[in-house]
Amino acid sequence: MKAAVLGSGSWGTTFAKVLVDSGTETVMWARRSELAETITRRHANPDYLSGVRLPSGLRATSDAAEALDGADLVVLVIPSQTLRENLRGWTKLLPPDATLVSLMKGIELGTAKRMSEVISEVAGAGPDRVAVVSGPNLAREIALEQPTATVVACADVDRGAQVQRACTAPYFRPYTNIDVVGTELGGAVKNVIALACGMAAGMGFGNNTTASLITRGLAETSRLGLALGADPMTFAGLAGLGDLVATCASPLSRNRSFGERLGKGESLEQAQAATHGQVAEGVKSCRSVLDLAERHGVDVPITRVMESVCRGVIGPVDAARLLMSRSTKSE
Ligand SMILES: NC(=O)C1=CN([C@@H]2O[C@H](COP(=O)(O)OP(=O)(O)OC[C@H]3O[C@@H](n4cnc5c(N)ncnc54)[C@H](O)[C@@H]3O)[C@@H](O)[C@H]2O)C=CC1
Ligand SMILES: O=C(CO)COP(=O)(O)O
Repeated sequence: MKAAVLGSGSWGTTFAKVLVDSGTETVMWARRSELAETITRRHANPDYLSGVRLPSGLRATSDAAEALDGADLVVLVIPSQTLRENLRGWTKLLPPDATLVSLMKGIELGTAKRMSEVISEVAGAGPDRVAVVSGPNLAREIALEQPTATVVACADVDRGAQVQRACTAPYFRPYTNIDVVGTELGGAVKNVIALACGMAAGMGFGNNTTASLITRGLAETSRLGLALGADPMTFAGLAGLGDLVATCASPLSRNRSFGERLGKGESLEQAQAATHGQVAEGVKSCRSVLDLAERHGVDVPITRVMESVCRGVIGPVDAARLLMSRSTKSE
């Protein structure tokens, strides 16, 4: 089995390490040739995973054709809003029967499409050729080989099992699932809820607030998932509750950290600058998740409020007041 990992940020690099540690021959693609050189020769990616030693068998190149040559698995792991444009450039290079694997957790702005939908559309691949990996997977913890589990979702059971085999490492345990919609939705919406949890923490609120946001966040994710045809059980699993808990609680989360800065009174520009170029997907995906919900007539109050915050229309104090002054209802 040979894999190409397109994207050399924190998750792409970490997942490439998982693949190699699972016995899968892996080549990464990096935008910058200097970074590709550093990964191949120094077995490190200091820009995204400082202090982590990468496997000596892991190679990187800045030539996408070289990375994709003969790949059975093509792993896509770049910021969601850049997928369509990048994939257009890679389509001719994709091996015809390769499984296309999305590691991204976002919804496309404008179209409100999930990443697997964008992949199918741009690459002309049927949904059975597209898999999604999502779960409580904070990159640095995994790069340090701390045990975690994840979900590999694919409509085609055999392809799902192929991806599962390719990424089963001593510290990484993938479960298969056929619910691509629920798995992707869990990953995208939890980033928005993590922004809210971070903001609450930045305002000085404690665990009751976090738990309330996580639980009601899961309720709105499930409502939207049901409207889109997802399996409700997915939201009780690793790609739902699992990822929500990990991301909303961890200082490693870029989304949570972004929200925390806002809660402490920093501006959107200051919070953006503090990401040092790393992607906090929820800041943009809150708009596309809201679009998706509105198209399906689903109420997503936390997402709605966070979209107003991320557009700079309201601040953290108004956001909290708006959520707490909604009409009372049954759970
Ligand atoms: N970091 C994490 O713990 C996890 C991240 N994810 C998801 O994986 C995806 C990628 O995230 P990370 O690797 O963490 O992001 P990152 O910000 O660490 O790295 C992004 C990578 O994409 C590249 N990139 C940026 N703009 C680009 C463009 N216009 N065209 C091509 N490449 C571009 C960067 O050079 C970098 O290699 C996101 O959707 C994220 O939600 C999923 C699970 C865990
Ligand atoms: O998706 C993640 C953990 O599962 C990473 O979250 P952040 O993108 O907020 O860092």
